[in-house]
Amino acid sequence: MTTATSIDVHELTKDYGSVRAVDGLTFRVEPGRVTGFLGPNGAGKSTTMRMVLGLDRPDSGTATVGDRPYREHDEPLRHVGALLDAGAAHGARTARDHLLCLALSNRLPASRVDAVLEESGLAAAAKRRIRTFSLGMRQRLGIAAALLGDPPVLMLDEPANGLDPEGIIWIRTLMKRLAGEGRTVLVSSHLMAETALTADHLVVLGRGRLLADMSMEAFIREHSRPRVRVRTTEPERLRAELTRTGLTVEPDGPDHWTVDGATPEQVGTLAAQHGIPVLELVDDKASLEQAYLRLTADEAEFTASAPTSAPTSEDENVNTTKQEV
Ligand SMILES: Nc1ncnc2c1ncn2[C@@H]1O[C@H](COP(=O)(O)OP(=O)(O)OP(=O)(O)O)[C@@H](O)[C@H]1O
Repeated sequence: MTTATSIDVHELTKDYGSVRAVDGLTFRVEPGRVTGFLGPNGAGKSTTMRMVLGLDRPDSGTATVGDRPYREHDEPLRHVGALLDAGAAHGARTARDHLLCLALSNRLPASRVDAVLEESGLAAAAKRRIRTFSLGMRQRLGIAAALLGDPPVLMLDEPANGLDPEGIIWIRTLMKRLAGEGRTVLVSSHLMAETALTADHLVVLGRGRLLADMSMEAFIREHSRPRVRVRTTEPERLRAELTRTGLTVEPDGPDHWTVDGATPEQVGTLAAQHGIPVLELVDDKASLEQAYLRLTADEAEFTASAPTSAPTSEDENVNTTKQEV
């Protein structure tokens, strides 16, 4: 059932010339949780968000916020706050003037401008021209604009882009708080470790199609193999027993084995049956990044020509540069 603040995408399709950017997409973003919007470059995330905001017209299907298309909301900033292209602000204006213009056109009080400048950490830079802003400051300004109408629905396209570590913690905390207040929060990101810390639910696209729409926990469980680390006083005997049951066992430090495709229950029970003392038994849960790469391995349109093995580094303090087309 559509709620007053859900985002509903139904059979949405969009072609750009011969490129099908979005292909029969159906999903709902529910209030009260942070929904991560994931997918390889060119998967259709931004196009979908633009269609939800009425900035692009679908070839077929519908995108609504609450019970109606975005354009049919009076004073839309009071309903939906969006960050799509942080570079879109007029460079000659000051941050405060930029927000004031937005506020006036949506009949919002000027007090909201000061509130969001404060919230986004830009109060001290309020009188500076936007053209002098760094990437991270522009990003903060874009987020401030999204918050201006105190909206029940937020759509943020790569909000952590360009933010410093303090900024990343700020946006993470902010999104959780907004969802905790019962708002609908849809956030696209390529930062898997950050998404793992922020999102409760995931919508994953590949080549314009829906690949997954499920809780974070279910996504990781469904798209990874179980793995267990075990330490014992009798490593050779345990390895022999595990191998006999068809499991793959790899050494992982002194007296440690990693057992692929096994649960702690399986390994613990087997060890007990053979009277092998277990000193440590750890459920080696897959990361979101591993699960995501597994699901999208065949869906990435743009991949490096000589890929190394799948990266598992969670070092994500990298600025991803978004190219608006
Ligand atoms: N204005 C446009 N004109 C032509 N093609 C477009 C336009 N906008 C998007 N596309 C194409 O549509 C497809 C989806 O692009 P989109 O920007 O929605 O993907 P995305 O998932 O947001 O990607 P990224 O993660 O790189 O931001 C891509 O093939 C892209 O080249």
